Amino acid sequence: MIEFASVTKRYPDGTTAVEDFSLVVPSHRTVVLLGSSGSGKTTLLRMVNRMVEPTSGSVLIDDVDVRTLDRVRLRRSIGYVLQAGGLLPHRTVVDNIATVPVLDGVPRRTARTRALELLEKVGLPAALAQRYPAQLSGGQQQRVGVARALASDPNILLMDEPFGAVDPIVRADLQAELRRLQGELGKTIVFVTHDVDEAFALADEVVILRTSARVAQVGAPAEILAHPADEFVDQFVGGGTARRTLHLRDQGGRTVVVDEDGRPAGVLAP
Ligand SMILES: Nc1ncnc2c1ncn2[C@@H]1O[C@H](COP(=O)(O)OP(=O)(O)OP(=O)(O)O)[C@@H](O)[C@H]1O
Repeated sequence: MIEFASVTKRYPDGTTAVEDFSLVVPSHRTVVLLGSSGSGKTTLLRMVNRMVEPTSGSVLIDDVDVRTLDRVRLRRSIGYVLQAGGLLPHRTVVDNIATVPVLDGVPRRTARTRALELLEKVGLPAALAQRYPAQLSGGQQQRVGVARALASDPNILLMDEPFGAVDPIVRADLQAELRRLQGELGKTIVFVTHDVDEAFALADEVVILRTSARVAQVGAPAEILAHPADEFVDQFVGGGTARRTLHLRDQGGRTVVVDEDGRPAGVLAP
């Protein structure tokens, strides 16, 4: 469990990135922080592994204040996936994945064997193990990024717009893969995005943020869609709920689901 207890972050230039934010992220759940650019999502995420220290308030992991934990050990014990992949360009895929376990004292050979297993787990062929990051597609790099974050078998995964730089089809693939992995692994995931569809696709719980990480609404995707807390949330999740309001239409004996403009969104299961 991760708890943000009244955290505020003011950067030295006076920017209040986060103002009095409180949230409990239950263990084994995926919580998505959803907000526009600059709403403070990355700042919140980085408070968990102490890349950013709050100006006031605290972050607790399983009731322990992260400030009391050794920063390097804390960072290595938490998986972190970034938009740019964050892979080391001069190391092969297998060595990128094995980096943290080796730093933690796992013998290189053991770490490499485990890295190969992880490659398979994230849906990549073992043949890619000896390539360098630049020799992979963007989607493959992100998968390696996920494998690397899982390498030390952390309880917590922090994911900062990890699929932001790939095309929509690859992005949907990566989301599906993450859902499958999460079903298997049950990590505690905090996932940052500004993409509403991505948030709804992945989250057990979505936290919609205004500027300075002020919470507009917290809830399961269906709750938020059905009962947006206010106009801000309604606009944010749907551009007015109208965009997401679907209708049923008979199409030669099958029921087709159409959007507000009559465009087909899918077919109702018989
Ligand atoms: N090191 C810093 N110094 C000063 N201001 C900062 C710093 N880092 C972030 N900020 C500011 O804090 C606010 C929140 O930034 P943050 O990166 O947390 O937002 P975000 O929601 O993750 O944005 P994005 O989606 O664009 O990454 C922004 O106004 C940003 O300009």
